[in-house]
Amino acid sequence: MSTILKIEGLSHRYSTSWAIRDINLEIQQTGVVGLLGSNGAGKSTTMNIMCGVLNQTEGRVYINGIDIRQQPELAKKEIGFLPQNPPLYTDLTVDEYLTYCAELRLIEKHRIKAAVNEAKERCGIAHFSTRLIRNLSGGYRQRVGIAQAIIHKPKLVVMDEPTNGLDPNQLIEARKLIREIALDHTVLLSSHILSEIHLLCKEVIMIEGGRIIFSDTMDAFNNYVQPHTVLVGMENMPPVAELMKIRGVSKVEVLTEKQARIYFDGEKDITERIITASVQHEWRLQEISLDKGLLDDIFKQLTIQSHQ
Ligand SMILES: Nc1ncnc2c1ncn2[C@@H]1O[C@H](COP(=O)(O)OP(=O)(O)OP(=O)(O)O)[C@@H](O)[C@H]1O
Repeated sequence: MSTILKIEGLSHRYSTSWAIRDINLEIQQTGVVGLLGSNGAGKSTTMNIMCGVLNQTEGRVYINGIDIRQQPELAKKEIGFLPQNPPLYTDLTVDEYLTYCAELRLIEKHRIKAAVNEAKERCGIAHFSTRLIRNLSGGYRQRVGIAQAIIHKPKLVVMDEPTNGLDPNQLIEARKLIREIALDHTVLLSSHILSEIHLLCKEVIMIEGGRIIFSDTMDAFNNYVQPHTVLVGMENMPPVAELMKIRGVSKVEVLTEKQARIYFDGEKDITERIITASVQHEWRLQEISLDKGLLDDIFKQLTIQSHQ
């Protein structure tokens, strides 16, 4: 497998504060890779630099072995970018816009029409060729954004929060399209939603406070992140004080009249003790499941682990 993206010692400072510090990573040519991080973690800054939109303060980015700062034209042939706010010209039709993008990508004149048609086909927007972009729904605008990112058939397609703001149906369609695109491009996408990354990615890179705190497969991520909360449903939900009496319980969050999230500290047989207490006090336990925890907690846990 060849390396499509390599980042060495990447740091960026906006005026006085550092947005990212000493990022090192390598992506092989395969499937969908997720860049997961909370708001302000440094995802967009990293992506903007790797796509040549922003010049870094320190470090190097190689796309398919080409330094994007040294040979931007050559490197950009291998990379397509869907920024957080896609640069759509809404007064153009889909065809006019994609033709313009193909010209910007320096596709040879005689190949432009075929490239536009192919990108439209792949993204399911061929029937909207003559529609003004401003008259498209959010989901279809997003498809036009993806079409411009793949029009020159780059090896790496970078998408900054591509599913943000879509309604549930558009979300399903967008995920399907991203999976299809990943069949013959490497896709790097960012999100602050863990479940989104779970659904789409084989590998995950986690960034927090401008630093990478985890980088491995999704399976390794699942093993690494220890469950530390339990979701319970009880017909006779006791007061919080009663649940707090169970050994190992550190906090109880009441979700509904009959549901609660129970936090615990490193206790292995916590579920057993909850079940025993429930039987003893006739709380009538109806559901219990280990929860991988909220994203904020996972960030905290990984940040601590990465500093150990
Ligand atoms: N143009 C800018 N000028 C000054 N600071 C900035 C600028 N852009 C981003 N930052 C800061 O850099 C840090 C990283 O921001 P970045 O946008 O890269 O994070 P992000 O993970 O993409 O977050 P979001 O999902 O909210 O876009 C944040 O603290 C942000 O406030």
